[in-house]
Amino acid sequence: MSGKTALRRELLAARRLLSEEDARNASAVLARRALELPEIAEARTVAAYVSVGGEPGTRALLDALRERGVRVLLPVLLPDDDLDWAAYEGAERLVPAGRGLLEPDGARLGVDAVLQARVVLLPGLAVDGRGMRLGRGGGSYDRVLGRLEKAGAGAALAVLLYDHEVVGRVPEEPHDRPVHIAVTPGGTRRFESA
Ligand SMILES: Nc1nc2c(c(=O)[nH]1)N(C=O)[C@@H](CNc1ccc(C(=O)N[C@@H](CCC(=O)O)C(=O)O)cc1)CN2
Ligand SMILES: Nc1ncnc2c1ncn2[C@@H]1O[C@H](COP(=O)(O)OP(=O)(O)OP(=O)(O)O)[C@@H](O)[C@H]1O
Repeated sequence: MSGKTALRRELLAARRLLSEEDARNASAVLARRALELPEIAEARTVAAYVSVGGEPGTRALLDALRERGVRVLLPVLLPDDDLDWAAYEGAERLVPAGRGLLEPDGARLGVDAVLQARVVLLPGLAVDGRGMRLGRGGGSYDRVLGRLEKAGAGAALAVLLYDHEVVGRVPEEPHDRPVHIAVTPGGTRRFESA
C-alpha cells in the first residue's frame, strides 16, 4: 500500500468517528474563518464544493458567500474524474449526483471556468507544513491546480480541514502542488513555500 493510501484510510476512519455535533460546530467556525480571509473579502468569484459525509461542512459558507453577492462555482464530476463547474444558486438547486455528491443543476460552464476564481477552496484529507495536500485520490484537484498554474491564474488556494488533519508530512508525488492556506476550526495557517 502506498503512503498516501495508508494515510487516507487512517484519516477517513477518524472522520467517521466524529459526532454530528462535532461536524456542525466545525462547519460554523470554518465558515466564519473562511469569510475572514482577506482574499475572500476581495473576491468576486470563489470556487468551492458541497461537503458530504464526514467532510468539514461547507454549506453555511456557501450560503454566506452567496448572500454577500460572491459568485460561487461548484464542481461537477466528469466521467474521467476531471471537474466541470456550475454556479451555486442555492441549496434547493443542488441535486444528488454520483459517489454521494450533491451538484448544482444549472448550466455547465466548462473545465476552465475555475480560472475565474480569486480563491479556490479545496477538499482534502490532510495538509502538511509545506502546504502539500492529500486528496481523495481521483486526481481531480491535481488537474485543477495544473490548469491554474498553466494559466498563471494566481488564485489563493485554501483547503478546509479538521485540526488533526494538519499533519507532519504528506507523501508527495511530482504532480502534487502545494496550497497556500489551511483553514481549520482551530485557526488559519499560511504556508511559506506555496
Ligand atoms: N464534497 C466533495 N466534492 C467533491 C470532491 C470531494 O472530495 N468532496 N472531489 C474531490 O476530488 C471531487 C469528487 N471526487 C470524489 C472522489 C471520491 C469520492 C468517494 O470516494 N466517495 C465515497 C462515498 C462518499 C463518502 O461517504 O465519503 C465512495 O464513492 O465510496 C467522492 C468524490 C469533486 N467534488
Ligand atoms: N494533471 C493531471 N492530469 C491527469 N491525471 C493526473 C494529473 N495529476 C495527477 N493525476 C493522477 O491522479 C491520480 C491521483 O493523484 P493523487 O493521489 O495525488 O490525488 P490527490 O491529490 O490525493 O486527489 P485529488 O486531486 O482528487 O484531490 C494519480 O494517478 C495521478 O497520476
